[in-house]
Amino acid sequence: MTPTARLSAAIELLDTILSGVNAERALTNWARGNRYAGSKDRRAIRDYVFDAVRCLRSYAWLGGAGEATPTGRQVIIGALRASGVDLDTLFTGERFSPEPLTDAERDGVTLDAAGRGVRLDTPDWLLPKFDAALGADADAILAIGRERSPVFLRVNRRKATLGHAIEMLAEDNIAAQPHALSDCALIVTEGARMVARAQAYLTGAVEVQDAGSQAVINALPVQDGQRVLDYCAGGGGKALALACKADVAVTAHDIDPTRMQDIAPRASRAGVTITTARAAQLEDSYDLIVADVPCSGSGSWSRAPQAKWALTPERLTELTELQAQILNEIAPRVAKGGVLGYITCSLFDVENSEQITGFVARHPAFTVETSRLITPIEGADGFFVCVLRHTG
Ligand SMILES: C[S@@+](CC[C@H](N)C(=O)[O-])C[C@H]1O[C@@H](n2cnc3c(N)ncnc32)[C@H](O)[C@@H]1O
Repeated sequence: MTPTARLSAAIELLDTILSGVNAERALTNWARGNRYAGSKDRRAIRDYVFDAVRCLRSYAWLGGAGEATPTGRQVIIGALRASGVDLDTLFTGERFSPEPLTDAERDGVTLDAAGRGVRLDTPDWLLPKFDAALGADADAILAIGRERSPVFLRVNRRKATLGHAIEMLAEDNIAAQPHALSDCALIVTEGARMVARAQAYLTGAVEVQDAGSQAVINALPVQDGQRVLDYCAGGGGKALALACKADVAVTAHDIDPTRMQDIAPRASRAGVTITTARAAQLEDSYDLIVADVPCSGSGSWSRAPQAKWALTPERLTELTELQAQILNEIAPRVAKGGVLGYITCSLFDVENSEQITGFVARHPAFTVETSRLITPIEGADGFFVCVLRHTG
């Protein structure tokens, strides 16, 4: 595909996404219907689309849509204008290229008159929540959310040292270096797209996991011999990190067991055992219960940018109610002297500190041992982790 044909494809895809279709699904359907597109084309189009969704408000503004719902064409015009490209060289109207610019589209819009939410690509109603949680760092953190996230790996200490993992990755032309957020974390600096085919990955020496996600596991008091329950296990990212960290018996549970289908192959690659269980099969008590609860995801919106535009006040309330309900469900299963680890990938107080205040008021047998908010300023996704000890 020519560069301008890729632009036309991105415009078409953004129109589909702006009509409410999930971005991943739209990209998959598009690839199925356009088999002539090679892997480089698909990657370039994917980058256009995700960059545009991340910066939707500012690109829409720069594309001339103002505060109105934009078209895909306006968003791509805004994206190219933001990067300083000469638009007339791309919007030529030649075969497969977007139509030439109209006079109105050529009118150079800037962000000078745009509000803070437009400039920071954030819904206005969420700005006070970010300000309350992040204070003076709010704008810098929201600006990071406009950028692509790096790929991180967790070195599986059962299979490799950090140095050995770096060497193995280098043999497959992947460059990686240690990251300060976790002593097992590597940030991939070159060749990220080849990780899934690399020997280091296929042999379980490394697993893909955000460095912030690794740091929250490091904040938990994991010790050999513990019975550990990962109550909201999903694909098992945290469960795997727990099982690789110490000789613990990890049980994974999720309200939707189909979400756990990758856990067995991932655990086998990592050389660890994780038992999956339905609610009725759970033990009465565990030494450590991890609740990586469903949340707004506001700490990881640069990775999943559509979510920031989809969140509504009503949905946020539903999520906080569900978080409280999950905490209530698991509290009775924490052994006396044991720990409940509450985790979100949200930056909002209402899902983090306020959730903990409410929980401790309802369950006075628990005391807060530590709590930490990791923000994207530390170089990875934002997470909150709170260690609650059952001292009852
Ligand atoms: C943030 S995701 C978990 C991510 C996972 N821990 C990881 O590290 O890969 C939250 C998970 O909670 C599950 N969930 C939602 N409501 C639940 C409930 N009431 N009880 C248990 N799990 C629930 C969802 O299906 C989802 O997989």
